[in-house]
Amino acid sequence: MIEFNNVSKVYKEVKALDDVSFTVEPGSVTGFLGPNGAGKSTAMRILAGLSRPTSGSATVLGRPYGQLDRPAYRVGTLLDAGAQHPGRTGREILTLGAIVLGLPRSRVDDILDLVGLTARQGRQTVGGYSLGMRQRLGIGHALLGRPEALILDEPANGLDPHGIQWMRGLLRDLAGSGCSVLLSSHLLHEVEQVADRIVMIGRGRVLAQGTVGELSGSRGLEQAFLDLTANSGRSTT
Ligand SMILES: Nc1ncnc2c1ncn2[C@@H]1O[C@H](COP(=O)(O)OP(=O)(O)OP(=O)(O)O)[C@@H](O)[C@H]1O
Repeated sequence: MIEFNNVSKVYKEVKALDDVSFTVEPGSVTGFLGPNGAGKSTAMRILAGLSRPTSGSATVLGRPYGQLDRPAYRVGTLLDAGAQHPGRTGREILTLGAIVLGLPRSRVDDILDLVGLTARQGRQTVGGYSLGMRQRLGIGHALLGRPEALILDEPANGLDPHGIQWMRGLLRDLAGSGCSVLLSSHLLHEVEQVADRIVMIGRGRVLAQGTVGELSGSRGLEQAFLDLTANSGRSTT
């Protein structure tokens, strides 16, 4: 279970999150949608213990991330696929993660296989990876410890159609085994296909939440998004 309870986050001049509340049930995928600057990454960073809310609380598996026992086994995160060191190989990054978690090296091969990176790609440095390959590696890293909850910030960015189809199957399988999945994306068609529920935010506020069917109705998710967020873009000037 993932829970946001009245979470607000204020930076100096910006209210990035304003009284955000929603839950992600075990065994389900929730699509987290909103225009650029809506507050999605801020919310996910708070959930992953990388930033503190100004007020309210965000919990994963019943506790704030920072209070979980052995969190890397229980919560998988992919917040920035570009964050890995470009001079390390994919295999080295997964091996380091496996060592930290006390997992056998065989887990690295299993994960490379799971995310569709070949042995040769595993030996390449990440600096030479395409964005889609980095996403696959990042998803693999998040899955090393067989987590019960997954926090994925735009994991489908850069994936080709095969990759997107693969990720859809993977997330549905994980949800099928009881995982709570929170997924942000701008790929509305993709979210429509993979998510059970949608939370839509704009300018830090929850604009709507419900099942995909409830939000889309007959107009489809893209039109629902455009209607609901019509006045919710943040000024970039
Ligand atoms: N460290 C920070 N300091 C000041 N303002 C910040 C900081 N991080 C985010 N913000 C602001 O908070 C708001 C929400 O940003 P956030 O990155 O959470 O949006 P987002 O929904 O993830 O956007 P995108 O879809 O473009 O990734 C924006 O106005 C952003 O400028």
